[in-house]
Amino acid sequence: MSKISSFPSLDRLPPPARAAFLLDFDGTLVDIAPTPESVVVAPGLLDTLRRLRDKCGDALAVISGRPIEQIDHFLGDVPYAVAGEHGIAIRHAPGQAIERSALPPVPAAWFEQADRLAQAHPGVRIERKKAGLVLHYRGAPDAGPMLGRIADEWVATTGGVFHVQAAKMAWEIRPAGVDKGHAVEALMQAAPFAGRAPVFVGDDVTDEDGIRMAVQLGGIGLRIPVDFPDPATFRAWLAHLAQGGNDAWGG
Ligand SMILES: O=P(O)(O)OC[C@H]1O[C@H](O[C@H]2O[C@H](CO)[C@@H](O)[C@H](O)[C@H]2O)[C@H](O)[C@@H](O)[C@@H]1O
Repeated sequence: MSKISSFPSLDRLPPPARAAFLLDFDGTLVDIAPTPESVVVAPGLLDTLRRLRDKCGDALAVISGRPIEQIDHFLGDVPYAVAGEHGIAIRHAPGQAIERSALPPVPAAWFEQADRLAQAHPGVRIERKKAGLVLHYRGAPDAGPMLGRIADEWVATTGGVFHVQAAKMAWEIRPAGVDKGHAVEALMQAAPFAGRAPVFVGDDVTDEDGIRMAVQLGGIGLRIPVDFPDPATFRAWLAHLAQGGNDAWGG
């Protein structure tokens, strides 16, 4: 199988024996959907990821803003490692316990107020995480600016303990101090990732921390829509890598 010449990023890709794949989930492996639960794992994706993991000596991880349990729900045991909640939770290997950074809990009053906001504004959805809270407005775009102002007011009372992250049609309230870059750094310290060049692929602002760390550790960062126009094209690229011989890779 020959190299896909329409993907210039392939030329910067380390060979399979040296690569570690660190992949974002929403907007990267799967298309953005109307709600967090309604994302669809495309036919063939799990098989592609399994083959790629095999090719890279197991060095394949998913690094998501979602809780690890949700990634398990969609991808099962296919990734070797999973980092969730933007790096706050990490499972380094299949079957291992999830390690969590010690961070302050979200004030209960925010959850209560957020639930009231969702009731008052049809289409607004609240996503609760162990160490965070997402105000989704994809179903009520007009409510976006109002929700952003409220989220800013809440975090302003915490003296920097929490911050508001602009996400895709959502405001995510997260504890400061841990990001996807920390997850990349932690995973790259141990087998099967250690000694390889990280290849981080993402689509969102929070992925920039992961990309920065991947580059700092001697790897590369690829971004949708800069390097691939959309998740479907990225999946096709992954499938090409997974199915092809070493000549499918650049470099
Ligand atoms: O780091 P990621 O894996 O990219 O996760 C980021 C957030 O993704 C989810 O929300 C986004 O995707 C939803 C499904 O496509 C979409 O409905 C929503 O509008 C997006 O904001 C997820 O719900 C969050 O928990 C993740 O942090």
